[in-house]
Amino acid sequence: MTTASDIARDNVDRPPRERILIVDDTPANLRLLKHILDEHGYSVHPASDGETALRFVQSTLPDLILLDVIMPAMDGYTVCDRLKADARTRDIPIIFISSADQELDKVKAFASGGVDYIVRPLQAEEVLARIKTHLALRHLRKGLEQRVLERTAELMERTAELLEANDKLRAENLERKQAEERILYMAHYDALTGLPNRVLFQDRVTQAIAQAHRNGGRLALLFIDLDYFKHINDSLGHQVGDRLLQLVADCLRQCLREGDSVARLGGDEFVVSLILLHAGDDAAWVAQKILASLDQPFVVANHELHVGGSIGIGLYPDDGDDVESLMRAADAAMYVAKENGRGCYRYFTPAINKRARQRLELGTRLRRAFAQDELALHYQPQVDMESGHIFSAEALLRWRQPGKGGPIPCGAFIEIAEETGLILPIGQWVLRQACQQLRLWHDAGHVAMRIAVNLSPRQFYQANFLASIKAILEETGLSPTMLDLEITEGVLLQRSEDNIATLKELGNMGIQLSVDDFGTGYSSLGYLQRFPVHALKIDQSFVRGIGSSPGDTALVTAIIAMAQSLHLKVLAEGVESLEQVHFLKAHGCLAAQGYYYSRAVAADILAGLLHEQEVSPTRCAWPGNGEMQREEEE
Ligand SMILES: Nc1nc2c(ncn2[C@@H]2O[C@@H]3COP(=O)(O)O[C@H]4[C@@H](O)[C@H](n5cnc6c(=O)[nH]c(N)nc65)O[C@@H]4COP(=O)(O)O[C@H]3[C@H]2O)c(=O)[nH]1
Repeated sequence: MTTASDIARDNVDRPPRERILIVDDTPANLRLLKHILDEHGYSVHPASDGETALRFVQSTLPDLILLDVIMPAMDGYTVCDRLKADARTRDIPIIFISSADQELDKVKAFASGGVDYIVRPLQAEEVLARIKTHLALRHLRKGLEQRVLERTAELMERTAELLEANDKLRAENLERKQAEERILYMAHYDALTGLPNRVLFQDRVTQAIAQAHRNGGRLALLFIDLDYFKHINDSLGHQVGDRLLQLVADCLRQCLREGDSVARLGGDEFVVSLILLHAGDDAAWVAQKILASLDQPFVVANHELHVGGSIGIGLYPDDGDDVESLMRAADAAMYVAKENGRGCYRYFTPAINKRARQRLELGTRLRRAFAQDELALHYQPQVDMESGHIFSAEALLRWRQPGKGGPIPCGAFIEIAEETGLILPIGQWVLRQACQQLRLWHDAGHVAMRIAVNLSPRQFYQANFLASIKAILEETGLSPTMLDLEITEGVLLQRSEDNIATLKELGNMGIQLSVDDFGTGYSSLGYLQRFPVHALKIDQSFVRGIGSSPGDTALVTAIIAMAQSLHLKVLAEGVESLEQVHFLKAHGCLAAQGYYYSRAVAADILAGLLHEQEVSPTRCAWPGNGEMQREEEE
């Protein structure tokens, strides 16, 4: 049995001052209970009726309520109902108190939310024990609720983290999938036109060939090259060129049937594969249709552009039984179409095959020739027409094939050098060789002599281009002002930042820049003013027409006038007659080169001419002296 001292000791352990509300209409009962509870350290709040109790809980929340069942105004059940109906007081444990002679409706007491009941006469130990139990239970319940709350919050936090991680994972997955799709797309499609690229095209054609092989079917490959794309791209810039290629791609798509494919191989080259339903003539019909569409003007940025095309056709199984050989055949046939005046198509033939092989061989032989030192430079004098004096020479590439007569002029192989990329090492060699030669002429006393070197656009776009020119000038100890680089209009028209910077740097170094073949390209005043160009070289095709072609004559006059107004030097190329000399001089062009003066000659011959000029400056060594027929010789 619990003694009063046990209870007192328990009280020491208990957290102090738990609040107990006693509701009883009998003052003696209130006093007794208050006395018992006060003694045990509770903070006791008596209320003599239900209303008072309900008011009290609005301001102070008790930890437990002892509630008399029978009270005059509002009985204990009603008070209990009201307390349970309020969320703030719902959890307060309520112990009903009733007298033994009163009828306690236990079911109603528990149903209304009471946790226990005590029957009078009260025993202090019982009251205290029940209070202690229910306070402890409440304490436990609150602790549990708190833990549940904490755990729920933690769970929600974890769930949110998990959801976030899931979302992130899903987004990453999506991003990876999109990146994979992009990479896959880029690996198979041309970014500019959206057409399949070479890889996808080859794959498709390989499948088509396999199918044709099984069914005994036929295929055609059409290699399409745009005739004037390069010119348009050079003249009007990349943006216009790119848009034009997109329009061409659309146009080609529209020319095809379902099942046929078109791809862009790069640059202005497209290829089409056709499943031939009937004879090989199907291909000719489609080629004509494509040529007709390409002949229509394309409108880009207010320019009406005529691009035209040349087509080569290779057939399966006649011209090859795999993609590579069919592509080679169509490519070779396309070259012939171009040579035959463009705007037409050609089927692959054995003769074309022979020519293609010859070109391939020429590339191989040129590579070998370069390695075996068979390339040489000849120098064509550039002459002041007033004095007849040579002031400079243009270095022109020649190929000396052992045992095959005179050197081959570079017109016969420069295109192959460009196509194969050999022009890069060759161009570098030309630059060094020409500068070394000028050094020798300077050392021999011809100190005012200059040198002109042709540059391929491909050299110009090389990353180390400027550095290599500087290195060569340093090696040879030449002043940059003695070097004249001949560039094409295309280089000036590609107005990329890099290009402009390179041109300006060359100008700053003191190198003279001449625009070669002037008049055949865009010939705009605008770019001439914008770049550090020093001289124009009138293309020989116009010089040839002086006197005979009014158009050419007018053009030459206009170019000279334009150069004068821009304070540019002007030099006429391909001067072959005295009549041309007179005309040019009369119109203010005083510099020339051409067969009238001399062909390109070996360095020692030019040295002889310079020497003659040195010893008898008044004697003009030109045609009057029968020198015009001077052949190119070593
Ligand atoms: N009918 C006629 N022709 C004349 C006359 N005077 C000179 N020629 C020829 O016309 C071409 C002039 O050179 P280009 O316009 O710079 O045209 C050059 C130039 O663009 C390019 N080329 C020559 N050497 C090099 C080089 O070292 N590097 C690069 N990138 N291109 C070069 O090859 C083109 C052709 O060179 P070549 O065959 O040497 O042909 C030379 C020259 O032999 C003439 O009075 N009448």
